[in-house]
Amino acid sequence: MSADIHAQKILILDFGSQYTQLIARRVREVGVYSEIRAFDMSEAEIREFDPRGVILSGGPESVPAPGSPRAPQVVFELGVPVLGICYGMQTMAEQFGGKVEGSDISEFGYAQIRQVGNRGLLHDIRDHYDADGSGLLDVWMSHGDKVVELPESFELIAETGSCPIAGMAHRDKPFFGIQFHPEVTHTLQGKRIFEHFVLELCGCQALWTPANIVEDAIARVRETVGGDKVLLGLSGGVDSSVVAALLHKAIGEQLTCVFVDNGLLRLNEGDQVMEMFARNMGVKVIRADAEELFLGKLAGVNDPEDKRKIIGNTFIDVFDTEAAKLSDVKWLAQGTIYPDVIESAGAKTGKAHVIKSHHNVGGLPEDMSFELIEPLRELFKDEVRQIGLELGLPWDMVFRHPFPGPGLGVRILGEVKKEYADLLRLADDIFISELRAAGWYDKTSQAFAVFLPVKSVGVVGDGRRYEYVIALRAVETIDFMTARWAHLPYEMLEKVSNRIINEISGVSRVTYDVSSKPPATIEWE
Ligand SMILES: Nc1ncnc2c1ncn2[C@@H]1O[C@H](COP(=O)(O)OP(=O)(O)OP(=O)(O)O)[C@@H](O)[C@H]1O
Ligand SMILES: O=c1[nH]c(=O)c2[nH+]cn([C@@H]3O[C@H](COP(=O)(O)O)[C@@H](O)[C@H]3O)c2[nH]1
Ligand SMILES: NC(=O)CC[C@H](N)C(=O)O
Ligand SMILES: [Mg+2]
Repeated sequence: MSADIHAQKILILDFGSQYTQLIARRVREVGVYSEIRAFDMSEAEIREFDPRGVILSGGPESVPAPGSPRAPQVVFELGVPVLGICYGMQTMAEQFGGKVEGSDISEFGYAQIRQVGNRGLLHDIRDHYDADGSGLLDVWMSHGDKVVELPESFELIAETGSCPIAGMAHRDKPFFGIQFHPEVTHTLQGKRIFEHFVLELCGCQALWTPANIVEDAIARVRETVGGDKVLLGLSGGVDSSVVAALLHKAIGEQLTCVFVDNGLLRLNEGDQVMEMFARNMGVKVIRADAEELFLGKLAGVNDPEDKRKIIGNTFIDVFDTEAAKLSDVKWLAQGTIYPDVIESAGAKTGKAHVIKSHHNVGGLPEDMSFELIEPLRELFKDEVRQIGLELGLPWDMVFRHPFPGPGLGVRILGEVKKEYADLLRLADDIFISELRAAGWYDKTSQAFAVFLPVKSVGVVGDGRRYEYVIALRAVETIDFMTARWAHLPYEMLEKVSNRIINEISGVSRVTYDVSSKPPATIEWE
């Protein structure tokens, strides 16, 4: 096997910023593996992690407030570079004897910083020059507090009119603090700043590439699984299809896939998935028809978290039943990816709030008879797509919109009924076909219809209609952690709305969801 791609890694200590995951993504884009952990990771764990560099994230707390979090002192004793971003810089300043003050005015958005000196982190990185030849950088800020006194051992590297200490560097050691956020794309030179930190200052090699990730994943799967049999929950979605390709390559005939028709799939989806796999992949796929089982268990259940847990558990029941039909299956494989883990707060960070329990993480039963194998558990969606292409999966499969495992179960608000699922399938199909016809499918990251179990009055052919409401949702996002509602053309929305109301008896009104994430989430439940 070639170089160990996990050997050189960056540790990101999370103080609770909304952007911590972006930091991890940026570091990986530069070609180096990174992991997010909670800021209060123990000294022993940090030493065992053995990072080549440490990044301290931003965070909502305030350094001058009593009891606010601090970086573990050990990170400054490892002999590796440390970069503090926003809160991370503020706590670093405080921990080295500088001073941080709160203020009533917060600075949020675009700012231009002026470089002071030309060494270290920002060396030769600039967007413009000012009249006296200093480098200027267009950056993005989001803070209220600021460092008002540098620690003695630090010197200034960046300033702005409103924030005189916008960047600092230790005089002798590779410790840096920046008040702005290099991880957001609004900071134009962000990528170069990370390259500088990770490759030059930390001395990492750029080994985290799709080809290496695939090679490493295959080797790890072979080592873990040995000669045992593996059952993969295959949905036909991007993640599990990539896992199928990966496992097929790694362990060939030891793999059997189970596709579960839970009654919460889209129109004709079951047949399409079976056909697609028969045609493209050469892997064994069993189809489990479990509509009645799922709908039976969901009857009378209204709470979204209860629904998710029931669906997660029922998936496992079905996998159990299918495994029992084969002999000695030891492993259950799933297409779990890093955001599933983080959003379900199953992450090692432990500091994130539970937003929703993804069925495949928080929804798993405790007494499961399988051991889990999740080869994509540390990858972001865009990395998963890259390795899908690397494995030779067709473009259409790799760039499909994601579809959540609980499916229409979280797109029918409240209690799930077959009648509702049937209406929603028709509406969703009209929306997606029109989106494709208008060339918008690939311009949006995810689009779907939602069933609202409320009735609204309409008039058709002089008659009164009192029927259900369908909401349409389409978003643009890169990481699915933040998203903007897609600005679809009115003409297209008009056509979709007319078709839904005219073609589906049972629906009298269509609305378009114009909420961003945050504060809304992508799915309605
Ligand atoms: N209908 C299904 N049958 C079998 N397994 C499923 C089904 N739906 C989801 N799963 C399992 O749950 C995992 C998580 O689902 P998720 O929707 O996040 O991933 P995906 O369907 O593989 O990809 P995508 O995010 O593109 O939809 C899947 O990777 C798969 O292992
Ligand atoms: O497999 C999944 N199981 C789940 O339980 C689940 N919940 C949300 N999603 C998908 O995750 C992305 C972010 O969704 P939210 O903004 O709704 O949290 C979106 O792409 C959602 O479709 C899920 N996927
Ligand atoms: N984005 C941040 O890290 C903010 C840090 C701190 N909460 C402040 O307001 O300055
Ligand atoms: Mg899916």
